[in-house]
Amino acid sequence: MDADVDVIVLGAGPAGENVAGRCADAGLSVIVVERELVGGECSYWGCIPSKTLLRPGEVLAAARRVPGAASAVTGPVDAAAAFARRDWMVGDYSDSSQVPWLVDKGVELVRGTGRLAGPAGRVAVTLLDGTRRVLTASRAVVVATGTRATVPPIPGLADAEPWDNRTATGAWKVPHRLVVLGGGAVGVELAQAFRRLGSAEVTLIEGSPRLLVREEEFVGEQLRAAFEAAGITVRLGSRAVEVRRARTGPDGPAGPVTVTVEPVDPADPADPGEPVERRPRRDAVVADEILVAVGRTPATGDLGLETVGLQPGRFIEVDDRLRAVGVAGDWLYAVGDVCGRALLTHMGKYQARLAADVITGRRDLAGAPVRDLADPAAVPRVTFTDPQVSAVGLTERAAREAGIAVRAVSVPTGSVAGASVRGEEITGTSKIVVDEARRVLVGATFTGPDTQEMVHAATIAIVGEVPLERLWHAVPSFPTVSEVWLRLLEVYG
Ligand SMILES: Cc1cc2nc3c(=O)[nH]c(=O)nc-3n(C[C@H](O)[C@H](O)[C@H](O)COP(=O)(O)OP(=O)(O)OC[C@H]3O[C@@H](n4cnc5c(N)ncnc54)[C@H](O)[C@@H]3O)c2cc1C
Ligand SMILES: NC(=O)c1ccc[n+]([C@@H]2O[C@H](COP(=O)([O-])OP(=O)(O)OC[C@H]3O[C@@H](n4cnc5c(N)ncnc54)[C@H](O)[C@@H]3O)[C@@H](O)[C@H]2O)c1
Repeated sequence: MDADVDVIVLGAGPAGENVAGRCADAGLSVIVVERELVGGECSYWGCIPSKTLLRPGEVLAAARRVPGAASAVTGPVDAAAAFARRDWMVGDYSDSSQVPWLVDKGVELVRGTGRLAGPAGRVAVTLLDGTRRVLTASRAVVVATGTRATVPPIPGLADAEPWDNRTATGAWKVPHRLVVLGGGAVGVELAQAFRRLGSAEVTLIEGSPRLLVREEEFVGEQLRAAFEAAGITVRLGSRAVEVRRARTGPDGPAGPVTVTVEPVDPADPADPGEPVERRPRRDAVVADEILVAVGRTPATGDLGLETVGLQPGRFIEVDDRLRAVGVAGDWLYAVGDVCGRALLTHMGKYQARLAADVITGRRDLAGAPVRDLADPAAVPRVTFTDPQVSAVGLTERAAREAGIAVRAVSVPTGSVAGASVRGEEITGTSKIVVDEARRVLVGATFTGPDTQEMVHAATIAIVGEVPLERLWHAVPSFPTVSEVWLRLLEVYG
């Protein structure tokens, strides 16, 4: 029997859209199946609304650092205007502006829930009206179904109407008191966003000893110091063990939520150097809302993975050509969050471009099939807090653990004239990690305001394996913050 199309893509988030678009550009016929909105988590409940809600506070903080501008900042962030701007940025939760991009490329959009259905290339779709349609692809099926927020099995949590990234980024009110569970990227960004939007009390509870624990150690320390200076309570090495939402009756309105907090490891003696108020302890925090930001669960629980020999509910492991490991015939691919490599929009889009190139048989300059070179060695990541955290590649610790003999050097981000021109109290650290054998960068981290635009230079240096001797001739403009590159190379010697 003839197949319906060359390629079927499940999920039209950033990864799914891009694999579909690139396959269509190469002349293949493509169907993309989407059960919610074209654009996915990033456009409506992730990157875009969170950055939009952070931006007003960031601009006011930047102005307050500049004598001459600071005195003009006479009021707080206008939360209602910020929420209205958020609604505009997410297209009022309609994908009508995103669908034409797919249509223009000739991609057919099928609205419904897709499921793998046995033999290679077969997908069953439950359409929005409940009817069922079976589709077949002759070349490939690409899974790009993303993730959703993980809700851990903490007693009482699920019944306490917790916020997740969707509720928080879609909020129309600023809770007076907010508890944030998890100090990863979602937790730190949204804790700061709500504090600056006007929450009087924000308490962040993180199980690890640091915020953003996978970054360089100074990152977590600087972020904690900035948060505490801004009135956010940071409780590290702590976990919620029980959550209770007060109610005025069986159907009455929800009251405050009480979160019982404990040290992660009560047997672990508190660091005597740590001030008493910062040491993990058992007590209760009362708040109006609790935001759960402890990680992501892949949307593979009901995807028919068992019909192709894979285990449901897990990330789909892929090889460096984005083909699902353990599935014969090279027809099943996974890109974006669902493959678990790097849960970032730009990496999902990169994987999507690569998968499309593999499917269409594109070759690299040496004539070999294209493959993923960026995961995990050159993944750029920006956390849009103040101070911003902008990093790429390996941390010093990760490089050493990978057996690379490295030397790392750091300079204060505020040590160059470009930083002083931007304002007072520009703090932060810039650090490079150098593979001593090859004399090339394997990692870089920049903290400080507006470092987001500095990380791509480091990405190019890492991916291009530019020798340090050559980097010396890449002259940063004066007076820019990029002059930290010059300082770093001088310190390196
Ligand atoms: C609060 C927050 C802020 C973030 N900020 C950033 C940021 O600043 N920068 C960054 O790079 N990343 C950020 N991320 C991460 C980013 O959102 C994800 O990496 C990105 O959305 C992943 O894209 P994806 O296409 O793989 O999956 P998704 O965006 O999750 O899209 C998957 C799509 O598949 C659909 N789908 C699922 N199952 C099915 C099915 N069975 N049938 C049909 N359709 C299905 C879903 O409806 C969805 O539209 C953030 C995440 C959060 C939660
Ligand atoms: N600016 C950005 O690029 C951006 C912003 C937001 C999210 N993201 C992406 O989304 C992904 C998911 O973010 P996330 O923050 O949900 O997950 P995460 O894995 O980055 O962080 C979760 C944090 O929660 C902690 N944690 C887990 N269980 C806990 C518990 N019971 N109590 C207290 N702490 C607990 C973990 O130690 C960890 O620090 C990130 O990996 C990132 O790739 C990116």
